[in-house]
Amino acid sequence: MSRSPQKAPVIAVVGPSGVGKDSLMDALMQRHAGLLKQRRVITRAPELGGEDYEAVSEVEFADLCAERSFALHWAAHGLFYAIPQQIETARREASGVLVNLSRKVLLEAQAVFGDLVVLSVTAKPEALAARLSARGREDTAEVERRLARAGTPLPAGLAHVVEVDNSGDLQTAVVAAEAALLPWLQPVRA
Ligand SMILES: Nc1ncnc2c1ncn2[C@@H]1O[C@H](COP(=O)(O)OP(=O)(O)O)[C@@H](O)[C@H]1O
Ligand SMILES: O=P(O)(O)OC[C@H]1O[C@H](OP(=O)(O)OP(=O)(O)O)[C@H](O)[C@@H]1O
Repeated sequence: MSRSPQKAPVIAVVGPSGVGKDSLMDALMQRHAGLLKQRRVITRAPELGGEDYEAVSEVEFADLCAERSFALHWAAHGLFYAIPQQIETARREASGVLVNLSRKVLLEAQAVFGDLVVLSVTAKPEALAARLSARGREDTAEVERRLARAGTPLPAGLAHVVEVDNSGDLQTAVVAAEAALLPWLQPVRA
């Protein structure tokens, strides 16, 4: 991997709804002090909870896009998502920057960020369905729509992909993910 000694890799955490992306990112940050999670800008109502995100209207989102405030943005689930340019500041401070991306923007992310490692999280379909219903953030129709996307493949041409199965105990997946990512993490300067 051609790596700038000053900047940490972007670690794109991807996979179907309910697979455990947010859970894994939060647990990885607790285990590995140098890891940061990039806060996203989303046109999702603020009261829906889950991850810590900046909630904006679609008009505000369009204005921020026009002002080139985003390093990357995409549409999914009837929402708009963006990664602010601020991620480049986080990359100078962290050993790795975790970010929840759509599988469909990974090649663009690889071009934009250069140093991209994809953490592809998988789980058995029955686990996805049970978790989405337990999470309770989406209604039944939306859960069905998200489960229908579960099998979306990763694009060809990604330089670095590690896969973790989160069908079982979360802690087991966290330990496996940390071990798989360690070789890519920058030492954090004292
Ligand atoms: N290994 C696991 N075992 C049981 N429940 C899990 C596991 N991983 C995540 N969950 C739960 O499943 C739901 C979806 O997890 P989440 O991290 O929000 O997934 P994603 O961000 O991929 O949509 C949450 O309620 C979470 O607590
Ligand atoms: O194209 P896909 O790879 O299927 O991803 C679709 C969307 O799902 C995730 O968002 P979010 O975390 O809001 O949804 P989730 O909790 O259901 O995964 C991801 O960040 C994308 O925005």
